[in-house]
Amino acid sequence: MAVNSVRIPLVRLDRDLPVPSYAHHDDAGADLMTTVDVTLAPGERRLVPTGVALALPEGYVGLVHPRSGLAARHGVSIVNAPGTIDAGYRGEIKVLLVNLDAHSAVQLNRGDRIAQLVVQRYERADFVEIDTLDETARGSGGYGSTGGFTPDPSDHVPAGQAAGTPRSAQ
Ligand SMILES: O=c1ccn([C@H]2C[C@H](O)[C@@H](COP(=O)(O)OP(=O)(O)OP(=O)(O)O)O2)c(=O)[nH]1
Ligand SMILES: [Mg+2]
Repeated sequence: MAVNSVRIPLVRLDRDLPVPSYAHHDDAGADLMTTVDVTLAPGERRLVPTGVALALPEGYVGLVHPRSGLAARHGVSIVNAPGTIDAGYRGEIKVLLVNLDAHSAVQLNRGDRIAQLVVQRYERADFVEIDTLDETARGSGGYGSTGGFTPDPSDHVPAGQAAGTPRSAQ
């Protein structure tokens, strides 16, 4: 079944870079590029400009997702992944990149694809306060509950302190 498309007005703030595009016709994310050269040391983050601004229609949101290739090859991710581009935002889309590699710096050059923009429809919540919620099979279970794990409040690790022995994934 064909995917619907929605017309989104876009301004290129940097006319020497192409309009973001989808690598394949059925990709969910359109690749965003950096307009600047950036070097990220291990652990370093940087707000990186993409040279594009949008006018998303009301009822749509842009989500800025990391690219798995950059993540796998260099440990590069996005601090606030996925970044939220509000429909009313008219400024330049920027990407808060972080180098999560513990040892190697990464060099990104102007024009490199650094993130992908997924445009989605969203619903606005009309929050209605009540006293008690209905019962469900899951209830308040989470954080690995389906693997038999119960979170321990003492798991909290104050910022800046090393975590303890790693546990296996559930
Ligand atoms: O990765 C991102 C995230 C956000 N934005 C822009 C578009 C978005 O509409 C605006 C505000 O983002 P958000 O609501 O996430 O930030 P905030 O910290 O809540 O700031 P504000 O008080 O401006 O909403 O910043 C980006 O360009 N890139
Ligand atoms: Mg906000």
